[in-house]
Amino acid sequence: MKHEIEVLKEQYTASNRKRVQEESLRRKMHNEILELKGNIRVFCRVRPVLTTETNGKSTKDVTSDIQYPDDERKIILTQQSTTALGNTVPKIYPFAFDKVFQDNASQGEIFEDISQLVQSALDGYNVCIFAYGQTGSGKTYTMEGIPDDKEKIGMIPRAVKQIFLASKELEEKGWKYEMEGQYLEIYNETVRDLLGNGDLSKKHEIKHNLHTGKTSVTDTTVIKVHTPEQVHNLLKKAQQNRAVGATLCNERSSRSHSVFIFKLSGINSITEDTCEGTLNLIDLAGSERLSQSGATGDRLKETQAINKSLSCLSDVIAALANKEPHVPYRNSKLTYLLQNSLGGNSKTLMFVNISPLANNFQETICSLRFATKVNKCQIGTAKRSIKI
Ligand SMILES: Nc1ncnc2c1ncn2[C@@H]1O[C@H](COP(=O)(O)OP(=O)(O)OP(=O)(O)O)[C@@H](O)[C@H]1O
Repeated sequence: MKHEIEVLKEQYTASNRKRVQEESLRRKMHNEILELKGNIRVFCRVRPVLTTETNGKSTKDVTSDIQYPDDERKIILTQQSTTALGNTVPKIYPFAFDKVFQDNASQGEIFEDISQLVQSALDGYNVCIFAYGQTGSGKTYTMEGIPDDKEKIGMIPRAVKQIFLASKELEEKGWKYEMEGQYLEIYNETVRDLLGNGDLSKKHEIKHNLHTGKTSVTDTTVIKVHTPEQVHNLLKKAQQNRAVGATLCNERSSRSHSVFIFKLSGINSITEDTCEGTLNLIDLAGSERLSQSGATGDRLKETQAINKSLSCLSDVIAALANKEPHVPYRNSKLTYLLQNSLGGNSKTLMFVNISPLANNFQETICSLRFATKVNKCQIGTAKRSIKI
């Protein structure tokens, strides 16, 4: 009996060791797969026409001519234009991204494609997922979705749910995670705490610790979370605070960037390994061009601040992709806040959300051009060019 117990004990220890080794291998391979896909990826999502947008006309009459060639990566917009001689000719605008989601794509389908990135945050990487697009193009729908509708909940609650499920599974392999959430808003280049008491006058400063590589924002609320329900409450509070800002400052929500920061620190009791990853989910401010917005006064200032920070974001991504010695993180609050999560070993995904409406055609083309610029950045990364 004693001998058998010893043998079983040995077998148990050996199989535990093997499981831990397999977990390390999974982490390594998972990361290699993502690096091969590219550390900067762009997904395009077209939203459907809303019933309120047809004004009694057929959907076809109010939408742009959008075609989807069959490889899921391309989107072609066509506009009829009149030549100097008065002839009507089609002007074709083709674009290609890592993936294009048509207007009937469900939240679930979209999440499937980003769930690997969420896993990376648990494995100790910094991940940024952005939603870019003009006001009303579906950024908030993509990120937050409809909270009380299971089918329509967005990427943030889905990511949180996956993190809790995956961290539970990793417990068997010795991992224990601590998680904390923070929700910030950047409006007119000032940071506001969406989990605070709603005091808009409080000043917050972004600080980077050079030794630990950690970022903190002074005087902001960081909430330790143990269950998805706690995160749900945290998101609700942020939404309420955003809504308060919106009534005070004229649709402030679409004029500000909102950044949900979820920090995950893991420690393995078997191997004594530790890991720290951050998942940043960012709903960017509406990208309308200045000339189109017809803005004056405060509104003009807002639009200028938005344009500046969005172009800083693309400059930072381009500098990282080109491996430039200087990356201009400091040029905007958003890039400065995300400094440690953009670049290095981090992973970035950008959704370019577009409206299908013919009235929005010019803005749609501008958004697709911006996204193309971001998408081109990955071509230069060494890992992407490896042939398999
Ligand atoms: N994929 C979708 N399916 C169904 N409805 C959608 C979809 N995307 C967006 N909508 C709806 O379109 C409207 C505008 O979307 P949303 O508020 O997400 O835009 P936004 O880009 O976040 O705008 P803002 O910049 O003003 O915050 C909302 O009523 C939203 O519910």
